[in-house]
Amino acid sequence: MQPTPPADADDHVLAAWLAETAGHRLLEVRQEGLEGRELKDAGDRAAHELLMELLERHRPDDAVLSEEGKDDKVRLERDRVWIVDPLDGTREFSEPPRDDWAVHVALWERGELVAGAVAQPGLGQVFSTAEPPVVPPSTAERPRIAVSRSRPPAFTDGLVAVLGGETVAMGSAGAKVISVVRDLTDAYVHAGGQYEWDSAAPVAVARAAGLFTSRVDGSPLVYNQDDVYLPDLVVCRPELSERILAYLAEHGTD
Ligand SMILES: Nc1ncnc2c1ncn2[C@@H]1O[C@H](COP(=O)(O)O)[C@@H](OP(=O)(O)O)[C@H]1O
Ligand SMILES: [Mg+2]
Repeated sequence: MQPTPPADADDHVLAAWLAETAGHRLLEVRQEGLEGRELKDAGDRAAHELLMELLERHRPDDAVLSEEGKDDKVRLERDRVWIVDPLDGTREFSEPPRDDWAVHVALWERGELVAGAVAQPGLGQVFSTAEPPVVPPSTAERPRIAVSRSRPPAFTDGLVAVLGGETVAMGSAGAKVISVVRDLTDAYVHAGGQYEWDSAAPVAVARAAGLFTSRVDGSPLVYNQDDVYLPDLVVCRPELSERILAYLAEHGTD
């Protein structure tokens, strides 16, 4: 772990370094002997404070939207906004040795996600737009759909039945998107609630890796909005998008 980013770090490399550095901090917090709510709170706080300090030092002119910070609406007037989830999958973080939790760091610039990194410290891996991951050909005969471990949406049962597939439950939006990148699953479909920080960095990485991303109605995922509630998404192998969106258009997600 480098104590400072590479001298010539561009936004992609900086995003990856920030996610990795916060991930190391979270692994330290996990060793402090805390449990349950205390461990969750300590992790959220430590990763948030570190990311805020490092962004202030390395990108002082940019705005930041963090799950754990106050939403400073000055971001709506800025060209560049970092959208971070210091600890996504807080529940799973508090259940060692689970590794389905992540650090999300994305950069939004003038309407688009332009860089992103998802660290999975429990795996010792960082997935980022600095070196976009290559998605291997699917090893599944039946499509595997990643769903929330703690609140799996009811509509996915019908979807997997139509696709002839199966659900794979795990924590963290980042870990689920990355499970598609890693060929552990073929799609992640979610509805019913989420915020911009839950999906911004994973979606940036997924797009760089050539995956399909959209809202469940097929419209684009849009970031740095006044209201940061962004309750649903589809991330999948491109060849599955038509069938998934057609099912959702016909049956909805209620
Ligand atoms: N219905 C809902 N409303 C608000 N946030 C939700 C949600 N369902 C999932 N999320 C958020 O999305 C992330 C992944 O959830 P899950 O593991 O259930 O798939 C979690 O982020 P955090 O861990 O950062 O809070 C969780 O809070
Ligand atoms: Mg989150």
